[in-house]
Amino acid sequence: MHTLNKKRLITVALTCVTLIGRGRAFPFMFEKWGVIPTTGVSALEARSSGHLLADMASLTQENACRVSCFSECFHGVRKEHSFSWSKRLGFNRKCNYETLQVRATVSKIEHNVSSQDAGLATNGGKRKVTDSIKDEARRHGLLEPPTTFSAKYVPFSPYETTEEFYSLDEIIYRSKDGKLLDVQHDMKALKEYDGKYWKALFDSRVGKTTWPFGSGVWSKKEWVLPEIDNDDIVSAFEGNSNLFWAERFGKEMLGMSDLWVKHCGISHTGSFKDLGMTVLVSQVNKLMKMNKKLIGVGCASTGDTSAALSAYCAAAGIPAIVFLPANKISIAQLVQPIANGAIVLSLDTDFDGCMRLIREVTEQVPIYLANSLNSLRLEGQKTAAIEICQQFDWEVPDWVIVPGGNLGNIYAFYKGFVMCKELGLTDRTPRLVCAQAANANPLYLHYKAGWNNFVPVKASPTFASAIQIGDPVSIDRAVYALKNSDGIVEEATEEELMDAAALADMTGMFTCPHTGVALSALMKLREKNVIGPTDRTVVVSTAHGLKFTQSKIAYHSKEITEIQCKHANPPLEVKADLGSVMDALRSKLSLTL
Ligand SMILES: N[C@@H](CCOP(=O)(O)O)C(=O)O
Repeated sequence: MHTLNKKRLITVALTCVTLIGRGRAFPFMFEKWGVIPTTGVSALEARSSGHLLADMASLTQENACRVSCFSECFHGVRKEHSFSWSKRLGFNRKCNYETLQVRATVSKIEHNVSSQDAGLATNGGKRKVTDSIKDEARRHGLLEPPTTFSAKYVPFSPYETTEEFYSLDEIIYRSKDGKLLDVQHDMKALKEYDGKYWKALFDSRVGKTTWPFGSGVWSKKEWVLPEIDNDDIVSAFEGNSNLFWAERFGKEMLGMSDLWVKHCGISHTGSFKDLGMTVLVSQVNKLMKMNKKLIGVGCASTGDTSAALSAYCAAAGIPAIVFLPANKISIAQLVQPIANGAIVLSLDTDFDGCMRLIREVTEQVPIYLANSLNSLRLEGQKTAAIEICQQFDWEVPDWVIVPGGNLGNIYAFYKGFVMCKELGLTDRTPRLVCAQAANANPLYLHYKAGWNNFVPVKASPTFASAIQIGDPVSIDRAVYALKNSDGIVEEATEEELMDAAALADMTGMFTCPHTGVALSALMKLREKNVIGPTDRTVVVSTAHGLKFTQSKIAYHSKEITEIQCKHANPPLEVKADLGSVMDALRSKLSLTL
């Protein structure tokens, strides 16, 4: 027998042993779980799939194979199931059980199954012209959402219990008494599966193109928007962003060994807003298919939200309407919605003024509100926190520092970390730091006042223009997240934030000014030794630096008169002859030529 085949046989045998072993534990688990639904993916089904998925992942050489497995019900009825598994698609089988106890045993794994059998596109290994990745996933039953999970809107009132709730298919942003809403998942149903199951499932989806799980957001679909049909999802495979080990910045600037930067700006439209917008626009897509009365989606923005909204709406063919404060966002951000065909209103006011207007407009016209006042957005944004844990192999960092403006994101991170802990993927949550620009610091002032009496401020211009917000919509959510994570709020002046961004750039990054605010907060906390030298710390970089080249150019050419620009590195203007070039190099390098 070929050695490879022998190896496979051993793997199969081990898989059987594992599953039979687990089978013994099932009666206990089912007593605990109660009745299995007669249709859809049953608790056991999904659980045994999860184990299989993990075990099957070891068959790495094989492109596709067919797996037979027996399930045995409490009354001794034995059923045989056969399904295809492919390296590219994984599998998601479903069948009906009418019993309380089922034991699954893998009996056979056949190799060299043709790709057609396994549902892979043929045509010389290529997709057919008429095919789409959605069709491919559908053939495997991957498009059918599990019926066991659900979510609903509830008032954001963590300190009170309430019976009030709304379907996610309703167009609603506030509770009866005007509170923000929160998306509440059926945690009982999610808890039917242990942390090991969720980790294996999420890990199995990373790096695939399988629709929609190639997205970092939709790879956590069950925790995000479980009931949406995969066909309705509008995704650019956002998320899965780089967690960068900031080795040089950490060691040389801060004496830290375990500093990381979560580059959320390396994304479809260059900011973390894509994470929330894929969820919101997908839901709108669904609502429009349901013939809900909607003529488009609108937002107020300091540049990133409008860019994301316009791109996702354009991808789905949905009209986007964006309200922007005139002359207060970068050119790169302004051109994004223009290029994506959105209706762009440049208004002679600041962000808070735009926000007031879009709220009034959406009350009168059936335009769906896409700001993070809409709690759907946060469901996508929270996946960045889950992803951080996943990238650390499900370990939790000590600190996570998030720049804060409208303040939805700090709560989204909190929610993601709490969910990981509650569902058994991690054992604790990190301490959160919210970093604000001193020119737009209402949360910082509120924190310093002992969380007493929140007072909005008039935000002054800041290079961190995306967080130039004086009256943040998510203030209550942010305060809750910070109080419950032993959190801290820090601020950074214009000079501090621009210097911090420049310093980070000198170590190989290309940071936006908001990341500069977060890095400056880190430097202050490190100086005070609040954050220790070996504390594992993640700085959340919210947008791509290339959106903010104007301020970087101004800094490096020392055009900003109010600050020293002490790390400026202006280009040398040199005559194009060898002598001048050598002189220039001598002045910069220690050349003795
Ligand atoms: N920084 C935001 C401001 C709007 O915040 P949101 O959380 O309501 O989207 C932007 O990029 O527009």
